[in-house]
Amino acid sequence: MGSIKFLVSRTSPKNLYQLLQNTSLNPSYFPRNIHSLFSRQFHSSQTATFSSSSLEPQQTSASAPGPNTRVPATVITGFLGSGKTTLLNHILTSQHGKRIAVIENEFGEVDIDGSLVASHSTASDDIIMVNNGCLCCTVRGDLVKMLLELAKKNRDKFDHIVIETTDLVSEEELKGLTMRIKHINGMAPIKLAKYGSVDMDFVLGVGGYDLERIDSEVHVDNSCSSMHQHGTTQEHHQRHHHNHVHDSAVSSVSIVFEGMLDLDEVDDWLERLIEEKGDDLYRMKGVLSVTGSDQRYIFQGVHSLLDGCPGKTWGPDEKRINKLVFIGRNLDETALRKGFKGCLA
Ligand SMILES: Nc1nc2c(ncn2[C@@H]2O[C@H](COP(=O)(O)OP(=O)(O)OP(=O)(O)O)[C@@H](O)[C@H]2O)c(=O)[nH]1
Repeated sequence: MGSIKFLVSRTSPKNLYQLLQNTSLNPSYFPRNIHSLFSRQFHSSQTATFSSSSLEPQQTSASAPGPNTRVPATVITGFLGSGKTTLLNHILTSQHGKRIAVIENEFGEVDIDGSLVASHSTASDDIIMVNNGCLCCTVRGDLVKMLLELAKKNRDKFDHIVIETTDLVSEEELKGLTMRIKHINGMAPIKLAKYGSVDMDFVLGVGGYDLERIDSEVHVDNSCSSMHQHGTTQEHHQRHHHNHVHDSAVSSVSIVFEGMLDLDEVDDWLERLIEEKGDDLYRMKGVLSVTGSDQRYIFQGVHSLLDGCPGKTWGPDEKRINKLVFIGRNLDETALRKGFKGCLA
């Protein structure tokens, strides 16, 4: 389980819109928290991967589109809290001269990552919020299906793996982990990183799924037997096949509440929570409005690790709305809401 970020570079809002339309990604199927960021520069890259006029690989070479209509895409995936947003922010703030649109899927009803990414991007970026849900279960478009299928079927050939948070483990552990990954996927280049600091060349424009280059190697199975089959809602439930398991005890609780919080109370509450429920709490994150500060307070929790820092300043007329998301097993929503309210100043 984990959230996924799709980076679609070298596109314009218009191109992306056309791309999504062409791939039958009807906006009504969009996950609620998907957002797209468009930065200003337009970069001509050689790592064209998908044609905006057709995402079927067998048609791509036949209807060879002009270079300007081709859109390279990068999928960032990893376990909850593994550092995807941190890497994404590193990409968005690096001087690579590319235009990047971000499609983001979040597990949880409230968009926290959107706020975190937005707070790092420039004021001129356009942020488009659309619907939410588990991306793989709610989006019926070929784009996402295609990206996931390619990522799944060819991961041994084309992945680039970033091992994040390397500062929190010993050299021995790191060596052991690298060996294990190499055992699973001996061909994927691996980079070690702290706070997403990897070379842009390693994550962008690598041409890993360049369909022209790998045409002979890639076979996309259109039967979707291992992926999802979608039809009517009823059919959807009857025929739904997963390539992953949804643990029904795992859920998310989202709290959205206007008001000011006492930061000391929040600290105590979260620490208590970790002490009592640490094993079941996979991920916590939030954007908080705290007394005595005109800045947002960003908190992040991954299992028993808790971190917090001041973020973007609240606007003069902005409603100071707290947003928190908890993801874990057997979450007690009533208790979480009560705990939160106990921190209100
Ligand atoms: N110590 C340390 N912390 C890191 C590093 N990279 C990211 N973090 C922290 O780990 C926490 C989670 O990072 P995110 O980038 O939000 O993780 P994510 O994979 O996007 O999380 P989800 O989308 O919720 O699955 C944040 O508090 C980050 O600041 C790192 O290299 N070292």
